[in-house]
Amino acid sequence: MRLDVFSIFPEYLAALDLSLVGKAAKSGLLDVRVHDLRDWTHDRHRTVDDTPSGGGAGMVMKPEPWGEALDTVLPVDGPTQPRLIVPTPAGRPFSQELAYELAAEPWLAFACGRYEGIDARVAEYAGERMRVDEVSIGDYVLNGGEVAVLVMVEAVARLLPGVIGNPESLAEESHSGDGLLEYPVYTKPTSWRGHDVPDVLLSGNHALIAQWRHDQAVRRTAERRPDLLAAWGGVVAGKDDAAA
Ligand SMILES: COC(=O)COc1cccc(COC(=O)c2cn[nH]c2)c1
Repeated sequence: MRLDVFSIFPEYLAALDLSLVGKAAKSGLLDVRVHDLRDWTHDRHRTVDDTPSGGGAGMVMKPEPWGEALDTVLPVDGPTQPRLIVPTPAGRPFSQELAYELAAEPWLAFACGRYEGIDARVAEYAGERMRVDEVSIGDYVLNGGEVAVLVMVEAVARLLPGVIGNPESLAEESHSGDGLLEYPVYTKPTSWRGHDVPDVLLSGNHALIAQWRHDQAVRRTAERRPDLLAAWGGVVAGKDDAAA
């Protein structure tokens, strides 16, 4: 997979050189290219922003640098085009499902907004030749898209075959498709500062352990994410209502 990231703070994306994503990049599974948007400015101050049309507080990212950057890096008449992801509080929610969808793409590009946002015509223009998705990683506001890109790239890269050590560990994660949160995990020592590993996990009875883990996942989901439980309950009711 090829990944292009456009930002006025390219050093923010240095974290992509670390750990999982860094390893994937070195092993050739990922081809990560970070671009400084200011490389496509032509004035002495390397200006990327201007006042909002219609007034209002803050500044808006000018369309010209973005247009030139996208045209240079994502060639207009190229045989293939990337899927462009723009992190924004106003976007569609990022999810594990979307992470799987993006992991199937051969080429992703990320546009990091700053200030009050990117001139809306940039997404319109790019949308004329590539798929553009404005995506939110949560209902809060960051100062820029860089952190959101790190979140999404990590969530996507770890799904790529060969990136994560043990693919089985993907199966039982929270949001991994059964609609429940992950159960609590333990390791040695069996007793630690007066807190013990639940006996069932030491029993060697794998059916009992699986049942306990499922029950814990349901309890935890009910406590912390009743919204997910409703959806999960719906699925079971639909599938097994004869047995219910
Ligand atoms: C068309 O898109 C844009 O103009 C994007 O512009 C901005 C402006 C400020 C901050 C951000 C970063 O995204 C978030 O804050 C965010 C994403 N998810 N949850 C919070 C992006």
